Amino acid sequence: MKRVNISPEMKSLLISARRVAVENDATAALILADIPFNFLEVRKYLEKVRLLIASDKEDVQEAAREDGIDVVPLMDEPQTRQHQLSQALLEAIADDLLSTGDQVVAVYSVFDRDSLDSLSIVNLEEHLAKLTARDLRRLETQVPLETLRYLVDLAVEIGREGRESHKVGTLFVVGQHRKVMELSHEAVHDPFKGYKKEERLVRSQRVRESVKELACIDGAFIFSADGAAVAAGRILDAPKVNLSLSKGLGSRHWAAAAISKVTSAIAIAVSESSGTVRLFQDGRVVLRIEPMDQALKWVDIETEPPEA
Ligand SMILES: Nc1ncnc2c1ncn2[C@@H]1O[C@H](COP(=O)(O)OP(=O)(O)OP(=O)(O)O)[C@@H](O)[C@H]1O
Repeated sequence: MKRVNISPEMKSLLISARRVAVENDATAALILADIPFNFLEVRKYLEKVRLLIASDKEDVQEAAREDGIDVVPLMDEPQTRQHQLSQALLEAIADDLLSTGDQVVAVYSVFDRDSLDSLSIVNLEEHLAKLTARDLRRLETQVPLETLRYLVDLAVEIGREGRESHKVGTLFVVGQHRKVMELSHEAVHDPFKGYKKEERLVRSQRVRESVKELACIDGAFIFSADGAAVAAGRILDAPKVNLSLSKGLGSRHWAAAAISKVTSAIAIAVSESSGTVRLFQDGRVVLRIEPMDQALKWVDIETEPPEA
């Protein structure tokens, strides 16, 4: 396959990337590439620093694989370079190429897709916490951020800790609860039945403890957008049409995708096998959180880097 040679400017950027990586104990240099560069030459300038290539272009992925370099395939083209970088980092963690505590040097282009012109050093732990807060804010149009935060934190805790050292998976569906109730049926007797709304709010520690206790029962929890548990143990019957999910995801995740497709609800699935939490909106995974050692820090972002 034909390769694009490294310009003198790119060479000096890559040599700088190596120095930044070494001085900051970075685990790897991740390059976002839009075209098939001469990756062997890239690796030469990075010397011993591990190289990862992230791209949504098949020819670029193929070129990197041919050169024996780890590839992070990206799904579709997000609007900004920053989103693409975030996606690449999350995918790399999910594929066990990076861990949540790593520092990574990212090399990408902001001004010219045929080149590499920018360098960032990213602390993944801080970045992931910020990313989560920011991404949840994007979903806020359907469900208030406060409700999402409680439920996502709870889901992450369930995925990480399980119950009495047993792995636990579960499913939360939040928003448009009347329609969600109509599109589901009872699997087990509803444990929330008969309680007043004030006693079912997820912002109450007692309710969160109950949800954790009940997480191992079959079926989904349904929450209203304002954060009240409406029911638990519901089997979702939404039709699984026009959906495409990653291989390996089973019936819980298909049910989550389906309900988020036919309603404006957001579904939050915790995988029993991996502890991974996935948020579904409009039939698609919009956020994935891998089980982390540290609790999420809900930091607010004041500034945004320039858009590509
Ligand atoms: N339609 C549904 N509505 C609600 N819950 C469901 C539905 N389908 C499956 N589940 C729940 O998901 C559980 C696990 O199913 P399955 O193993 O096929 O899911 P999965 O997507 O592979 O998830 P995991 O990664 O947790 O194994 C079931 O025991 C059930 O509680």
